[in-house]
Amino acid sequence: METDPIYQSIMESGDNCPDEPVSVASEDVLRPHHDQHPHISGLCLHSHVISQADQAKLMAQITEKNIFKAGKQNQAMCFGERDLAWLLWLEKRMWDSDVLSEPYCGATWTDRTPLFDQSIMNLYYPGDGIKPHVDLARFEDGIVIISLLSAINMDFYPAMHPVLAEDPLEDANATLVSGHSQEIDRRPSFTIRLEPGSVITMQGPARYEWEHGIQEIAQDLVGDEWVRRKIRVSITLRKMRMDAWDVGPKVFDNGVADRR
Ligand SMILES: O=C(O)CCC(=O)C(=O)O
Ligand SMILES: [Fe+2]
Repeated sequence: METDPIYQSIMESGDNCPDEPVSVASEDVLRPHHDQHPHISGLCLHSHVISQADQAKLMAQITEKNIFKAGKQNQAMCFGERDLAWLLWLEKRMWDSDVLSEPYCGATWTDRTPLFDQSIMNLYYPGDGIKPHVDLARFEDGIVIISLLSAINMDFYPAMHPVLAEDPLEDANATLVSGHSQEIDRRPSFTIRLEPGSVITMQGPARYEWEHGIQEIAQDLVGDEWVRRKIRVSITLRKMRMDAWDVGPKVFDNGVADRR
């Protein structure tokens, strides 16, 4: 366990008690702040949603479940409420801090039940990224990304192939990368800094008409300074379209996957 880089990163992240369940005790000291993007409709950055101590506790659970196979696997998927039980705390935290409230998120999707039934966890070492993409049509509108452990820049590009809410589901043999656009050099239109403990919500145009991605670089430009990346973990929460459950287990193979 001591050689697991994720575990070490938790240990270095300040006072934390990995043996205790996630608590909401630190809520009082947090002052959530909500910034609606001025140019990307439906994109909102919510800062100071999850305290450092609670991030450490969440990470301790991720480590305990060995979700990233001791850091050898950089992506893991969970489906259904059974796997997501321990993520319910996150949903409550987001409600309590107004992340899911109007005007940041629309009741058109926040009143659905369950709110989320699929999660993807991504592990980034310095230099790792994720190609610009629109999340696949198999997911409903209303997508949430939670950032843990360290900050990273996320870029936004007008979608080369926008997705429509009513688009047919992808081919049964499609892989997760099918939503990614071709590899050509494009300059992002906008970049936002995702601090640890922050959440972004994407709905409407932000979810369907914009690609989001993280460049494969070891340092990010922040103002006019280059800042070295550290280990980062993200949790993406989504809900599958009803018709997506019918296409068979091949596409929705539970367990771990790899972004590389
Ligand atoms: O890691 C992130 O912040 C982005 C993850 C993402 O875009 C995805 O899982 O579709
Ligand atoms: Fe995505």
